[in-house]
Amino acid sequence: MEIFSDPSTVLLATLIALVFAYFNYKFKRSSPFRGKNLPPGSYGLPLIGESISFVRAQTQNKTVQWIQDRVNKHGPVFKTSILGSKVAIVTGQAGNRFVFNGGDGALSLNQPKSVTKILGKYSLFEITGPRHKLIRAAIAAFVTPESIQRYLGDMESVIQKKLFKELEGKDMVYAVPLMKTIAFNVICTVFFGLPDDDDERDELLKDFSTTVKGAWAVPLDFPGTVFHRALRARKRLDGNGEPLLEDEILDLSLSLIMASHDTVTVVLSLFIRQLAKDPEVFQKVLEEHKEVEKAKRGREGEKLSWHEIQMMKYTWKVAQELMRIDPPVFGNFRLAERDINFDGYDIPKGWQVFWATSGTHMDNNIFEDAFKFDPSRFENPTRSYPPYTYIPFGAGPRVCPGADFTRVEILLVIHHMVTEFQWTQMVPNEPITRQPVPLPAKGLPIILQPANH
Ligand code: HEM
Repeated sequence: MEIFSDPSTVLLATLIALVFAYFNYKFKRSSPFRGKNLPPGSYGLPLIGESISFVRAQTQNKTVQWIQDRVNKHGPVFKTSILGSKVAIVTGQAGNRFVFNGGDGALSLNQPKSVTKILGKYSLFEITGPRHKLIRAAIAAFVTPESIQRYLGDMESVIQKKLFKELEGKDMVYAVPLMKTIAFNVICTVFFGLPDDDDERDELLKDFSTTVKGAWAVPLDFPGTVFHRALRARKRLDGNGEPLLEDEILDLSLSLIMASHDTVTVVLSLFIRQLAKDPEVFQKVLEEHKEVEKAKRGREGEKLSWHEIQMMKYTWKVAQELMRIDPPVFGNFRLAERDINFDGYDIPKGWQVFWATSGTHMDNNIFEDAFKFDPSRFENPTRSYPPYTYIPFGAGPRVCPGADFTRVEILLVIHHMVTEFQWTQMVPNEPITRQPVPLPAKGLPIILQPANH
């Protein structure tokens, strides 16, 4: 190399190396983590850490790759710094088991500062101990199969009404906002009993959507950033400084809406997309729903029964497979309340710990040919997957209580879509983007016709 033959360049390079070595030594000596066996990995840039590359990977739906690159380099446990916090990312079945069970009592669900700022300190994802138990039990009781049967008819009515209103006379529609509106209205009616005022609900939905987008954005608060817009939208939901709602109720409602409607929107949108591009799956789903219609003969115009919902088994397997490959919740944070050790690595008090679906969902040793879309992998009742490997709803004491609710809502919407309409995608190969949930980047425009099957 030519440049190293110049003595002044060699001197300069040596000086720079010495200065770096000195600061590195000083930093290590004064580091609060001195003597600890921290997980391998890099914190990235000062202040923002690896937030930009993490958020960019999410936007391009490459978070699986982002994690896998680091797993390949450092192993299943590695450190980084994202969204304003130092984070240990823990992947794989053993890691999932450790995190979901609270890391020997040391992990709480507290979120990084940016998420807490948006969702509030009383959000479902912050509260712990007896308060969490109480509120979790109240929500869970409302979404058991027995409870769902009581409002099944109301759920179907909202879905039918919204589908009819949004699709009547249209030959083209954006499926993502349509599914969002449906999921949001189901929640407004069933959970909150809000008056059936379309304009007011539309305004609310706009502010909720902006707020939720900010929760996992780079936490830079100045005009123009997603985070800034989210804080303003949250303020509007709070009534511009004159609280319409007590802080605790607002935080809880916001986090419940976030937990329940964005996630369902994802599965519904990806389902509509899958049916548009996969005739084989479409045919199998359609046949199942024709059987349901046959069972309903003589009761046309009435609501679907609980028994008829249970007939939609293949449809649910398609949803399960969609959630394996593109899980609405890619992973989530915990907070180390004290120093802990996992797999030989020290995770210091105050660090976030992040679990990630992709560590097991996309592992060929667990899910054969993991990148292939194949709902039949869930069909074989003798081949169940090991615990803590299929985790779209999480696991352990904080597992999602909304899985049955989700299943019923998805089955109802897909039933009405496939029996009443047929559609084609306007943007073939439309990419998926995560903000923070995975959705078709252009809103999934579809050309729609009444069903002729
Ligand atoms: C496709 C739909 C859904 C998916 C993929 C999903 C996923 C998840 C996941 C992964 C967690 C656990 C987070 C963690 O442990 O870090 C969770 C928690 C939660 N989910 Fe869901 N969810 C869905 C729908 C719903 C619905 C419809 C409800 C409404 C009842 C709901 C309510 C909740 C609540 C209240 C929690 C917090 C539980 C706790 O901390 O004790 N979710 N969800």
